[in-house]
Amino acid sequence: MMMGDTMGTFGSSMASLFFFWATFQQIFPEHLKIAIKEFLLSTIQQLSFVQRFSDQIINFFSPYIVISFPEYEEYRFNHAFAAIDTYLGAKAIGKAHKIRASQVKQSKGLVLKRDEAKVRDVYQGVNVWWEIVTAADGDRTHKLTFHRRGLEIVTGSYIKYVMEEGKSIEARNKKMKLFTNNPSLNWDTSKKSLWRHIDFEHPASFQTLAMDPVKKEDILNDLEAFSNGKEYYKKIGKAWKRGYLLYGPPGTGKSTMIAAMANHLNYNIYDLELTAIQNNSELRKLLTATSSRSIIVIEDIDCSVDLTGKRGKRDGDLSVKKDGEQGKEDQNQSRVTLSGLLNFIDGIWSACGQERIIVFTTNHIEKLDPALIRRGRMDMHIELSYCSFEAFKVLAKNYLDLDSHPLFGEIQSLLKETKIAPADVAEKLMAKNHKLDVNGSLKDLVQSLEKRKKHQRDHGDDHKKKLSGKKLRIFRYLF
Ligand SMILES: Nc1ncnc2c1ncn2[C@@H]1O[C@H](COP(=O)(O)OP(=O)(O)OP(=O)(O)O)[C@@H](O)[C@H]1O
Ligand SMILES: [Mg+2]
Repeated sequence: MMMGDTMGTFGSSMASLFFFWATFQQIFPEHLKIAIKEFLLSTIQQLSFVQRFSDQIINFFSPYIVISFPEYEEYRFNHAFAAIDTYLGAKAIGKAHKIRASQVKQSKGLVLKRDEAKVRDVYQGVNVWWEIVTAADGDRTHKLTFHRRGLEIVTGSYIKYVMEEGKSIEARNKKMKLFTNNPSLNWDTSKKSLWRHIDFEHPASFQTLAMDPVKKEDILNDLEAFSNGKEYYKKIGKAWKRGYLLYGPPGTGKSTMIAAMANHLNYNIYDLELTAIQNNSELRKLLTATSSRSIIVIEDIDCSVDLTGKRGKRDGDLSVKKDGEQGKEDQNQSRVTLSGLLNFIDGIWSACGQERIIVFTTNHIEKLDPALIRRGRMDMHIELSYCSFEAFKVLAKNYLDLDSHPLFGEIQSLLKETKIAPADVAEKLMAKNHKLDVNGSLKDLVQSLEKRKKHQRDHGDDHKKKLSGKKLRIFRYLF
């Protein structure tokens, strides 16, 4: 019954509307209908003009200034918008009522962000208000409102401060990537085709790295000084880059240290395989396609480039060549040369970007051309050596959660006389079938050390032979 009533009312309203429309069509002649429509349209336009005019009057007399930061500027993404978004998101979480949570890295905890449309901020005594406004087409804009009095502080330093803070928070939370170079056969016109990447989630850290604690501290201080050195490098007029040469026998933690460096600084890794590169010009292309805040790694540098090749005429010429000249030269050479590599470290690389670390690793430092590793190119030479007792203690803590044990004394004196790589010690300490057998593992290690000691006494030092063999390149930083 109720349903019938509603349907009846709806039907009669539709009928009256139709009747009104039909009468309007019949009664008014065509020219009158057009005139009415035009009158209605111009009234609407006048109203919006009045509104705009009144807005302008209010703005003129208002003591407040508004600066807009749109998400897109002429179809291009506005990075300032993203930095502001991150800055505001991270601001005063404790006071926020709405919080957005996300996990950007599996190994790291949740990232909490303030999720409110309006945020008040105070900078050097100036109050500012941020508001995010969404237009009808979905485009978003951050609006910054402040009193005229604060104009100098806001435009002079506050906006710069917000950008820098936002970018550094973004950098801390970003997901790291491990890049490897594609063979040049697979390159197309896009820069993206030069490198392929996967997410980098290696668990290595300086805390778990087994090495001399004083040396470790030195390296950490050096990395810190580098990553905070933007102003310093600018002041002394040098490109913001640093080179590390890691050398030592197989399995002593060179690749592990690179992973720990990347984790510590939150940098991407570019694992440059020189043997997949045809010539120096390809090397240059690859390099200019790397991003800032990254570690460029050339593993086993002694195996990757012909270091015995004469640098000849090009010896002193470390400048960047013009494309044509370089092209002709490259046709005559099929591989990356030492001089190409030196060009890369000094000339092109310095000019092509900021905040980059380059790491070379080798098992045979004595084979390297002194020009390649002289200070200034490789700023710090780091030796990773056989397992000392100090390094063993770090491994025992990592693998067995052990600070001391009756067998430690015996292990200490055996380590003094035996050369064993941390990788081999780690293997002995690793829990068998996931069962922690502290005594069994330590006894295994003692036996293995005794065997090695005897072997090394009888046969001399044969460590030059690879113990662990090379892992597949892509897996170096994965396990
Ligand atoms: N100093 C170390 N501290 C902690 N773990 C280590 C250390 N050295 C080696 N390991 C362990 O041994 C494994 C192999 O080490 P890594 O690949 O870093 O050696 P490498 O020096 O790069 O050897 P290679 O010269 O053969 O490339 C690592 O996965 C790590 O678990
Ligand atoms: Mg290695």
